[in-house]
Amino acid sequence: MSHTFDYDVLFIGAGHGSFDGAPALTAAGKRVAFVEEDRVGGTCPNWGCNAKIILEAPAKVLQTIKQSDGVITDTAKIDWPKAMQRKQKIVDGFAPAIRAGMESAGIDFIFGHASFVDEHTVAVGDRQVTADKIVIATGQHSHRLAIPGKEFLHDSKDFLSIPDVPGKMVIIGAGFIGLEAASIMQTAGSQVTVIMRGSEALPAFDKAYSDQLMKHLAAQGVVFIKNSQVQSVEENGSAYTVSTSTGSYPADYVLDATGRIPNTDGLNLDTLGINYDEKGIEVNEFLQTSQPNIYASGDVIKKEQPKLTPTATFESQYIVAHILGEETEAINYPAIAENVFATPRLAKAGVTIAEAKAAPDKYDIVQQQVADDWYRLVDFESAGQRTLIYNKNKQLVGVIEISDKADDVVNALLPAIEFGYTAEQLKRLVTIFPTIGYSALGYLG
Ligand SMILES: Cc1cc2nc3c(=O)[nH]c(=O)nc-3n(C[C@H](O)[C@H](O)[C@H](O)COP(=O)(O)OP(=O)(O)OC[C@H]3O[C@@H](n4cnc5c(N)ncnc54)[C@H](O)[C@@H]3O)c2cc1C
Ligand SMILES: NC(=O)c1ccc[n+]([C@@H]2O[C@H](COP(=O)([O-])OP(=O)(O)OC[C@H]3O[C@@H](n4cnc5c(N)ncnc54)[C@H](O)[C@@H]3O)[C@@H](O)[C@H]2O)c1
Repeated sequence: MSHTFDYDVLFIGAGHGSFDGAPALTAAGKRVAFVEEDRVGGTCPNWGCNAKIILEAPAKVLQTIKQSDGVITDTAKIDWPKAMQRKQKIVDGFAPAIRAGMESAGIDFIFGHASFVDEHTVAVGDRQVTADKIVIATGQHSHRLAIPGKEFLHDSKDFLSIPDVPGKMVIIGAGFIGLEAASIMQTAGSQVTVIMRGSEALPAFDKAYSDQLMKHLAAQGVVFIKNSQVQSVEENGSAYTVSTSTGSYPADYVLDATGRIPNTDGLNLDTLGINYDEKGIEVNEFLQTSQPNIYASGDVIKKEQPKLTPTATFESQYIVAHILGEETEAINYPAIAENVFATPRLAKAGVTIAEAKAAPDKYDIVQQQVADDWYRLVDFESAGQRTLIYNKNKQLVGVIEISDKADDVVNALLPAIEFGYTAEQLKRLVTIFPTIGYSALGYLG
């Protein structure tokens, strides 16, 4: 690469869409920098997955106790301010650790907002930085409803720092963030109401399964209001009223969980002719934008694949291999596992039930009730249903499960889905007994 540029590769954004791949560049002798306008590590460690799971952990324990039929006395309570302190203490370690890891790999950091000057130049404040290749990995931000009283709405970033458990919480939207927040806060002691503009939650999942998740959360006390259009939020003293087409709902805290929008504003993409819209930046099969030296990685890409951390990791590693010339083929995404971190969990990977039903000549669908599996009873599980999809060679190609350990089950089955192992081959696995992995693989035969 030419040394007329300051860097060989410049990443805009220092989240998983950048930092998982970048060290392989410096290991290969490339000069690399990140531009970051906020905390190193981006959404997932600071305001997403990691922050969320640290707060969810005590809620899951408490919910399991509630499911223990009195085997463990139901007097436990979450000390929310302590749970929040613990979350913050763990989270505060991530950004410095990621930065130190990158710097020890020889990567420079430039702090500030990046915007393009031309296809090889990025302005950060008064400084101009040039690079041969540039990777846009700017992620997404929360969508905000444009309604009267929008200033009283909180987004997921605020929610993950909520100082105490509100008596009444209204959540607008029944997607990943809405249902995970509902599960955590209802268990922690809030009375949660979820307002849905339609009647279906989590469109990425089969409706029969997302309906079951809502049914379980409703049994825990969450109230779902379907087909309701939010009109306004009014402040009444220290509380709020959320007015909708179906009625008014009192709240001490209102979470707007109506989706996320790619961070494309302020990058000056129009001057470079880079194509993008409200779903993200358009890329080709090599993750290059319409300017071939400029790639996009992670959540900011317009794509069919789920916008998740492991997808961003996969993309950053692909882009780095493509830049190094080690990868010349089009990106070939593996089966991507998805999970809603509620109790119970809802997880899936591979071919969906709808896809299998649409092609009966290619797929067989097997339904399994797993709630009565003795090992799940041991663990005080409350729910358990799974659908397995096989191809005509009897290879597992898809799974969806609702259960308290659906995330672990789908992870355990993922190698079979990705690499096409047959039930016969899986019989060679002598796994640890009794565990959920043993149980999951045992049901495949
Ligand atoms: C509440 C929540 C929970 C989640 N839970 C999960 C989960 O459990 N599992 C999972 O797999 N995924 C989860 N996700 C999704 C996951 O966080 C994202 O898929 C992942 O963070 C995407 O990484 P990224 O690098 O593409 O973007 P980000 O992590 O968002 O990083 C983008 C970075 O770019 C910076 N930036 C933006 N614009 C500029 C600019 N112009 N100049 C300089 N810097 C800029 C931002 O400050 C940010 O640091 C969750 C998301 C949220 C919001
Ligand atoms: N466990 C995980 O992996 C996890 C957790 C959280 C977030 N995420 C990622 O973050 C993304 C964003 O999550 P999210 O929950 O913000 O988005 P989402 O797309 O999952 O859900 C948004 C919900 O808001 C609803 N909605 C939109 N406009 C509305 C309106 N005007 N009134 C009422 N409801 C409205 C939608 O119908 C949808 O149900 C996810 O798609 C996922 O990629 C992943």
